[in-house]
Amino acid sequence: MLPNVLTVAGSDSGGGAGVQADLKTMLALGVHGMSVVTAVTAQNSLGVQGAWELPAEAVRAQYRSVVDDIGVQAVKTGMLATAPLVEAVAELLADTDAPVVVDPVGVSKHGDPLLASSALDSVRGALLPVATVATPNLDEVAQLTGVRVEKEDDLRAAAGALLAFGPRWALIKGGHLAGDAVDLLTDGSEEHWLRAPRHDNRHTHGTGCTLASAVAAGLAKGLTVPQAVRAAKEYVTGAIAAGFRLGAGIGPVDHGWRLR
Ligand SMILES: Nc1ncnc2c1ncn2[C@@H]1O[C@H](COP(=O)(O)OP(=O)(O)OP(=O)(O)O)[C@@H](O)[C@H]1O
Ligand SMILES: Cc1ncc(CO)c(N)n1
Repeated sequence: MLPNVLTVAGSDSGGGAGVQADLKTMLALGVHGMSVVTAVTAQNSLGVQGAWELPAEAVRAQYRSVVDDIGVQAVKTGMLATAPLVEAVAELLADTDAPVVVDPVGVSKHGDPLLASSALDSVRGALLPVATVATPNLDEVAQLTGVRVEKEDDLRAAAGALLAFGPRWALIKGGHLAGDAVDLLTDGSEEHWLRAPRHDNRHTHGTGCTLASAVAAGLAKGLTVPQAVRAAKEYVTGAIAAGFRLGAGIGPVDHGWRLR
């Protein structure tokens, strides 16, 4: 039987990020992907043209439908848009035994807001405490903790500040630094540095969603957190190397690179 993995995230009409990226990643990594849609974005390679969140009731109902009948072996969260949705999702996840990967999505690659600033306190106080792994990029960790990362060494301080909010593991993504693409995974005692060559490819839409979903897929298959993160890093690095032009702006990573 395939492990079941659930994404709780926003829809990206362009297919490169959000729920669409998550489900493609899950297919590519051999798990059964399911979705709780939190918001719908009108989005393409040029940016986000509009965003509409669902009522918390609709999010809760989708979650119950999936969990009560089908069951989940891992959950990933992405765009949650507003404080009421963050609170509703955190409350649902507080009750699950499945590992939870929280990608605290703040803004899109083009700088469009995907989370209300009024929701940051709920992310800190309700969502991060239920995370098995939290995977912020540098902007997100700065917003959540106040720690600005300018060089690789600063990743340690950012991770420490994030862990203070309660996730079991912090995976700080240094993808926006110059040089190699270096991420730090730590639980406060173990440190795992993940290093990959930077691909000089502008078509990187969806990297963060893809990495977090791949971590969830690995956890659902029974890997440990460090094993799942290493496997996910390899997968996303290959997907970035194969990223392709789509539309006039930033194209998506290639979720199917391993299947070809
Ligand atoms: N040009 C690149 N070459 C290789 N790896 C990269 C590159 N850019 C990012 N990465 C890696 O991709 C993963 C995702 O990191 P990134 O910082 O891009 O996430 P993100 O900003 O949340 O993505 P997005 O919001 O666009 O979905 C990390 O493992 C990072 O190191
Ligand atoms: C719906 C959605 N979720 C996440 C991201 C992060 O890149 C995005 N651009 N769109």
